[in-house]
Amino acid sequence: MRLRKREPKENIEESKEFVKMLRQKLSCNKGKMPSEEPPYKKKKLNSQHSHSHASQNGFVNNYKLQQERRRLPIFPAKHKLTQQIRSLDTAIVIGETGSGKTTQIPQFLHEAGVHRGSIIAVTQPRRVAAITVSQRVAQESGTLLGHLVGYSVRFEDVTSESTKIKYMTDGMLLRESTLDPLMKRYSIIVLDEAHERTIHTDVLFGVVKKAQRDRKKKGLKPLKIIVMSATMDVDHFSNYFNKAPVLYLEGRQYPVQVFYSTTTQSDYVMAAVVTLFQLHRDHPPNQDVLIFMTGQEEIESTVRCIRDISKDMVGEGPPLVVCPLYAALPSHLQLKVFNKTPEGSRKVIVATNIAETSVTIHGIKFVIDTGVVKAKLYNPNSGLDLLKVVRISKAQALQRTGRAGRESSGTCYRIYTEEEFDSFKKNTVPEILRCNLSSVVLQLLALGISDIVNFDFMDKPSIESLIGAVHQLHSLGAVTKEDCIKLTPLGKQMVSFPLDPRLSKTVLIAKDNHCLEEILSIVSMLSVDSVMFTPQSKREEALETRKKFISSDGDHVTYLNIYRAFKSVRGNTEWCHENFINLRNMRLALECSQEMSGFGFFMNAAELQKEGEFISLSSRKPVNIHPSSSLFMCKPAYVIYNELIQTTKCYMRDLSVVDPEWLYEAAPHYFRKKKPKPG
Ligand SMILES: Nc1ncnc2c1ncn2[C@@H]1O[C@H](COP(=O)(O)OP(=O)(O)OP(=O)(O)O)[C@@H](O)[C@H]1O
Repeated sequence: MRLRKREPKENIEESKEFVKMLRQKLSCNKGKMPSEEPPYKKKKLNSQHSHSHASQNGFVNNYKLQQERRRLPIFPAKHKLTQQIRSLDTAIVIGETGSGKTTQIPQFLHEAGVHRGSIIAVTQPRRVAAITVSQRVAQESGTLLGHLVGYSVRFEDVTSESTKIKYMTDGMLLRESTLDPLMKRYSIIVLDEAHERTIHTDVLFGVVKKAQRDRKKKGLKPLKIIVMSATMDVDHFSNYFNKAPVLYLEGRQYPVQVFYSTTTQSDYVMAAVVTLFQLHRDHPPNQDVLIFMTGQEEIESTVRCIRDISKDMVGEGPPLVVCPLYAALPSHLQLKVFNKTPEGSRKVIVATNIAETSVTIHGIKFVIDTGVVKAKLYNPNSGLDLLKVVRISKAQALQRTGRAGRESSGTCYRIYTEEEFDSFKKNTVPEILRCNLSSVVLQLLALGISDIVNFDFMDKPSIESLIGAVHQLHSLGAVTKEDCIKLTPLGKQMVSFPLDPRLSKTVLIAKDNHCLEEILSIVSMLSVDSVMFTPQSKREEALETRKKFISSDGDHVTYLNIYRAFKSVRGNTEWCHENFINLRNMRLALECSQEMSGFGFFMNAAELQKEGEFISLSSRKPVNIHPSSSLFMCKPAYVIYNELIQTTKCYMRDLSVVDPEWLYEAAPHYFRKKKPKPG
């Protein structure tokens, strides 16, 4: 589980300065198209199909949808593809973004009866993709969502007895597999967007391969595996899946022109905003723009900046509707970006890589790709996960470009030079090679796989990372390391939580420490997307209103205060509205707390040094309090934190003040070695 922090950094002065610079820059470039002069140069034109797109006006017009389906590049291959997949145990399918893999292949297989009455599972790396794609496929099949076609993501299961095509996050399927390692409910498992190589997808590769083999051995119904992507190292995948045949789909749906920056951009945010306004001045309304940025704070400040500038540009282009899109945004606001643009305006979506794969956003004609992403990196020596802004891979760049050609031809502006692009890695480094593996190891042990080192990983993580994960689980009391690595009774309990093992342990020992209610409340608040809602227009008012919840003990107690206040008013909608609290996420937190029943964060502790700096107790490296924390201006002697992120400095997020005695009590074996110096 990834924990996130919520409030965007307040940086008004910086933002004003930025707007000023931008205005100057824009006034120099007035009237010039990015494509007409530097900083962009045209690269390539992918031209194949060209036809107009039927408007749906919010109605499900099945005739039009069927026409659209028929025009997809995959459609002519329907019969052949279905026959090939029918005859294979495993197939690797590769086809351009937008060719129709995700939406059509499961329908083809269902229509032809290849699923033999059982369920076809289609995994997606992100929940927003699982939800929106299933909505689309339900529409196309003329059924209500949750009937023939449904989805399952954490805390939301929209399926029924009659569901035969089930879109789900890879994490959900992995969790199901711990209860049923043979995955008997499914006849076909489609692992979509395989190039993303999320940690869950990588573990699933091994788990579904094993399920397929074991079902064959036991004489059970066969399990068909389909691995799909637009961009992947096909040989590597084919070899891993016992030399599975690769099926190539021809054709891209709409052409997308790609422009590169002619010079290296030192400030990609500035370059993206300048590009946006240049486009905006010269293009008609209803041609929308999708900008890729790295994270919530950057997105929120960019959104503010675009809104500020647009106020000064009345009359120079259509009105702008600017929407942020990132994982911590409440789901209903995430889904809002998929709505049609109001007539005569232009929608600008500033998104993280959650908009990168599978999704189709109505109206997007232009993509501005900054070429960067926030990725999790793990240092096995320090045992720490860091979130760091890194260059995307070529595969990711291609996916981003593809978002501009979903409904008609489009254009992608890359805020980097062609030479820089050439230096990008071909494929994304699998998450499993760069993340803390304690959850993975716990899950594999729960599946009865104790020989972790020899597990059939497509790309084996380093022995150090695996050993590091086992050590961490051992420190948490989840495993024994005698003859072989085995789950302890506590470890077995930990598996049942959809949480990071440190949080699971926290919950499990809370009871003995007589603080179960408090811990469950805090953990559930940390497990859902942001519960604080800060509309741009009422930012000051929202922060002022929520001040009453802030605790000098830190963010965890602040969450507890909100949780208790919410419960005391029995989840009153009006109360949430008045206090700028997100009702839906609060309800999810309540559900989460009900679903679950000591402090595992002892490893995430930091100590204040004489010089006024903090150092992490596990790595002995300098760390800083994140500006978004309520403890930002304080200097407590010891703190614990949920997450470290590396931007300009290494920041701790979601902090609480802690008494060092509690750290020794929680994990004496751990702190014996690294006893903090007193004073
Ligand atoms: N939610 C949606 N609303 C409107 N059109 C959609 C939607 N989802 C898909 N489409 C249309 O169907 C086409 C095919 O989408 P699909 O996701 O099946 O392609 P894909 O080959 O899997 O692409 P990718 O690799 O990018 O996921 C899109 O280009 C778009 O025109």
